[in-house]
Parts: sequence; structure tokens; C-alpha cells
Amino acid sequence: MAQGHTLPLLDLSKALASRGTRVTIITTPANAPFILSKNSTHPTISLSIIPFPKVEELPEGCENVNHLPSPDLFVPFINATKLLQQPFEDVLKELCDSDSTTPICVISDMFLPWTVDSCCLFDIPRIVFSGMGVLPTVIERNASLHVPCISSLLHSEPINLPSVPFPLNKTDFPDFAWRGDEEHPMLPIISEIKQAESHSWGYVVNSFEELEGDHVAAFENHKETKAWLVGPLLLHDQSKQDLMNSGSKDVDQKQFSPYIKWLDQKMEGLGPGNVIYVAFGSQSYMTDLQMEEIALGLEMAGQPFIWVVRSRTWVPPVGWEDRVKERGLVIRDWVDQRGILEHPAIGGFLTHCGWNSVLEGLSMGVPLLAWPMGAEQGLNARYTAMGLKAGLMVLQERDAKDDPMTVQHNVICDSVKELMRGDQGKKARERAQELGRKARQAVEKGGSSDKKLDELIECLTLKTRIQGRPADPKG
Ligand SMILES: O=c1ccn([C@@H]2O[C@H](COP(=O)(O)OP(=O)(O)O[C@H]3O[C@H](CO)[C@@H](O)[C@H](O)[C@H]3O)[C@@H](O)[C@H]2O)c(=O)[nH]1
Repeated sequence: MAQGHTLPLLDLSKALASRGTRVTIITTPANAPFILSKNSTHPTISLSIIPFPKVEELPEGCENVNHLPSPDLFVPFINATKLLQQPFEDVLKELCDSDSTTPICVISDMFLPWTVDSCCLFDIPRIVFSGMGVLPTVIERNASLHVPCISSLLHSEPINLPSVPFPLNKTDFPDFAWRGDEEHPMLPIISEIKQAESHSWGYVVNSFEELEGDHVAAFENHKETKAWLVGPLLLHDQSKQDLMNSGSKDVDQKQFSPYIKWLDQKMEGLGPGNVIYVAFGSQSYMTDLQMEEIALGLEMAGQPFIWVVRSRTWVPPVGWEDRVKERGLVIRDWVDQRGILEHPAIGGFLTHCGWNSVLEGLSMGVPLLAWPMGAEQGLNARYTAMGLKAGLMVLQERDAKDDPMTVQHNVICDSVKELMRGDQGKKARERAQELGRKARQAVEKGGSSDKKLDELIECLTLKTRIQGRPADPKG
């Protein structure tokens, strides 16, 4: 129940449905409209809506991480989702009661570890989806094996891990992993997630063999289960093509959305690759001071930009909007990020490096300016910039407590200029374009991810027919 997890799972649903598999998406009332809006063309995908529990800590109607007024409510939110277990099992029972709808598997987000018990109850294999890449997952594991006391390291001390071809800092890891706070409220949740994973049948990963195939063995070893690399999931989406063919209004709306029109104009006036897209996913929180520095940095860089602003409190400095109006577009709404990234006017992406944003940027051949803000984004950022060499990093200093300090406008300006106009940016762009070509090949007919998805369905269905239920892929 977070857009960064829902979107790739919807892509996966569509990819499964286009192969003739029936998909039931189980969700809650406030999440249903978004899912329906993204899923109008697949008759074999249905929605089953179960009520979200009422809990004191959460505001009324808050059923998605993106609705949380503060990151402090993340743990109460995750705990509230545990109360979905009974209605979830009622849906499974209903599906199992009819021979024609008995599920061949449950694909569950990792943040719903209790689904492993429900799957056990109905003897259905559970497949986990975490939304993360292969190498960032392996790095997290390796760090706990090879660096037992990560919290005692200095922020500046490099961490070199076996089979990771670039050095890391402790602050690249999620903060519950390096703060050394044994009371951190995320720790029990992480422990439940890990336990549930080790009892699951398999893992679907939004990545592809050509990008991360070398790390799959380590991933499987760590997760004690088989991994199926079936991404980039966004590229499987045939519905856009279907819409084009059907002449649907959705396509017209996309073509005429104001920001696409704006990009068309920039393309006409300046040619391709001149606009930087600035967006930090669906969950990042930023201070108003930091917003101001970004505004000034973008102005100073002199590069055309589209900036998606999630803050409800930030107002631009007086006169700023007037000064940038010819070359900057600020959007305070949900955008079609993929539509923006695939527009030829876009030449760079200033991103927090959520794994979806990384994959979306690379799939479209757009180099990244990496500015991680939490979770595993520090690992994704270093991996993209130093491992894949398809991006650059924004230099962020830390204070005495290792908390991130406000990044100043001159740093933002210099980073944007280097990505868009410098030699390093040029190399990163070439590399992103090469990875984009490989990504598209992976999902084409006969590509590595296309074959993996077929294999996954075949494995689940054939074994179900022969043995009554899927065989253990570990066996
Ligand atoms: O206006 C918007 C804002 C976002 N998006 C989409 O929303 C998704 C955001 O996902 P991501 O870039 O991964 O960022 P988060 O929402 O922050 O994702 C969470 O989930 C990811 C996958 O597990 C993790 O890698 C991140 O660290 C975690 O914060 C992407 O598909 C974007 O295209 C839009 O389409 N329009």
C-alpha cells in the first residue's frame, strides 16, 4: 500500500494477464480508485476490496503510505495492516471454494509478512515482492555478515564488501541498519519480514538478467528461495499499445496533458535532451529550507526543468516564479512520470533513487542525478552512479550525528550543470542509453525477463496440475 510498490505490482498483474493468467488484486477502498485508473483494459484482472481497519493513531481514510501526514506513522501503519489478515483469508477461502478460481499462487508485498500464514492455511505458494533491486538486497545482507559493528564506523570510512565493485558509506544503508539503536521500531518489522521470506516459495524481482544476473546466486542464497527476474516491469505494459490501437481517450489525455505539451514546446525550441526532470518519488519528506535551496539551484543552473513538488507548505521565494517562468515548470500534482521520462526533451533526472525511479530513468536511457533520501535509496544511488556508471551523485554533507545537512543551492546548481552539460554527464548518458536498450530487449519476446515470466507461470501451473499444488522450487 504505497505507490512505489503498487505500480510495479500492477505492471506485473498486466504482464501475467496478457499471458492468459487471471489476476485478483486484493486492496482497500481508498486504494481502489488509483488501481482502477491504471487498469481499464484488462478484463482478466479483477479487484477484491476489503475494509481497512480503523486504528486510533491513523487519520480517517489513511490507507496508503503516501497518505501519511508524517513518516513517524509508518510503523503504526504497518501494524494496522496486520488486521487485514482475516478479511484477506475470507477472500482466499472464497476463491478456493470454487475449483475454477483456486489460486496458483499469492504474490505478496514484503510488508505484509502475515500473508505467509494465510498461504500456509490454504496450501498456496507465497511469492514475495519487495520492490528492491538484486544487488541492493545482497549488499544489505553482506554488510551484516562482513561489518558486524556498522554503527561505530565514521560516516567517511569506506566500506568494501566482497563482490561489490564500489565502496559504500554506512549512511548509504537504511538508518535502522546503522544507527545502532536496538529499540528502533523498524527492527521487529524487518525480522518478521525476513522470517516470512524464508518460508515463501519464491521471489519476483523488478530487475533483469543483463543488469543484475551476476548477483542472483548471492540473492537466492541470502533469501533461501528462488528469484525470478522479470523486469523492468514497466516495459511489459502493453496496455499503452492497446490504448493506441483502440483510439482510447486516455491516450489523447496523455498527449494533451499540460506538461507533455510544455515538453513538446521545449523540444521544438531547444531540441532533444535539454530538460532536467526533478522528482523525489511518492514518500520523501523535505524541509521548506531544502525546497528553497533546490529552487535557487535550479534557477542558477540555467537549465530548463520540470519539478514535481509534494510539499504542501513550501512557497517559492518572492519573484522566483517570474524569473524562471520561461524555462521551469513546477507541478504540484501526481504526474505520469514514465510519460515524462520517455519524452525526448528530457536529458536528465534528479531523483531520490527509489528503485522504480532508477529503473524508469534507465529504461528510458535517461542518466540520473542521485540524491537519496531514505530507505535503501543510498545503496541504489551509489550502485547507479559508481556501479552502473549511469549517473552522478549530489554531494550531501552530514552533521555530528550523521544526519543529512541541507544541500546548498550552489551544490545543486553545479551537479545539474555537470549532468546536463559536463563530460561526466555525457558518459553517464551514453551508459544509460546502453542500459535502456538492454532493458527493452529483456522484455521483448524471447528476452530474458519475458522467458523468466513464462517459466514462472509454467512452473506454477504445470506442477499444480500434476501434483495438486506447486512443487518446492528449492527441491
Ligand atoms: O507524481 C508522481 C510520483 C511518483 N510516480 C511514480 O511512483 C513511483 C515511485 O516509486 P519510487 O521511485 O521507487 O519511489 P518511492 O515511492 O519512494 O518508493 C518506495 O519503494 C521503492 C521500491 O521498493 C523503494 O526503492 C524506495 O526506497 C521506497 O521509498 C514511480 O513508479 C513513479 O513513476 C508517478 O508516477 N507520479
